Amino acid sequence: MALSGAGKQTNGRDVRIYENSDELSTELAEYIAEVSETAVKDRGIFAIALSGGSLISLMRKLCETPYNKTVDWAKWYIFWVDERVVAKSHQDSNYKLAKDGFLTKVPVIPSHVHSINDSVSAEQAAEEYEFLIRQLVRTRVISVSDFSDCPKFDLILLGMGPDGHVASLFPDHSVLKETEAWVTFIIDSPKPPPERITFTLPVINSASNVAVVVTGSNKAETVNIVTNGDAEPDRPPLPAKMIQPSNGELVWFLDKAAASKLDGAKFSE
Ligand SMILES: O=C1O[C@H](COP(=O)(O)O)[C@@H](O)[C@H](O)[C@H]1O
Repeated sequence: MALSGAGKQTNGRDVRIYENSDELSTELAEYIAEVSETAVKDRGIFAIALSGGSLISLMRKLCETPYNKTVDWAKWYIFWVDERVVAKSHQDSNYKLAKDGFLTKVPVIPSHVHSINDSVSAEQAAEEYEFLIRQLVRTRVISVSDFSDCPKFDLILLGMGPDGHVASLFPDHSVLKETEAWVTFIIDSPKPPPERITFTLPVINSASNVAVVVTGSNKAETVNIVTNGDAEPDRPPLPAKMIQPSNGELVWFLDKAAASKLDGAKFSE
């Protein structure tokens, strides 16, 4: 059953609330298909960056009818918003998660799948990935921002941890202040594994579309904090609150549990 909160604007944010993860997954698939169609119509290509975590299973309906047939998969170019520094066959790998749960179920072109090198150091992998993205911006596989030299992905899909982290951007971490690099690395992630590669905030906030997909009651408190317009006076903003595309669209996809502490959220019976 749809909730009355679905599609409502909360403090200028498009926050869509669904009864359960199945309904959310259905609407997320429709949203991704629409954004993909628009990008392919506008520029012949769809450049999408994926996160890991719960997002991938929430993309499951995109692998089913009608999307497995109607989406123009050959035009998709796939990237990762963040990656853990582990082998691609390791259970912690965001690439492996997407490969097993999504990429092997849809007809994407293997050479369009741009994963992060798992056989070098975190620092080198971040440098290489930024280099690759710079090349693909030059050839316009990825668009460029109208306001900076940043890449403009057609769609960036994020999850959010209970602590308010997005990608591998954790609360109070110095990489939140990074303004030059497009891709960077950390070696002290509070959530294992410690070494990670991540897009920086300027890249995420330059995207044409950003969706933050969150389920579960353990994230409800944080969802309220980060979707609420008010700044918390005594602490720096959580990473998820810093997701504010400068010239793009931001949509929050929540299930009822994740939305349960939202101020003013009303659910229909
Ligand atoms: O460590 C990570 O966590 C976030 C959130 O994951 P979730 O399972 O709580 O949704 C994820 O978006 C990120 O890609 C991943 O590396």
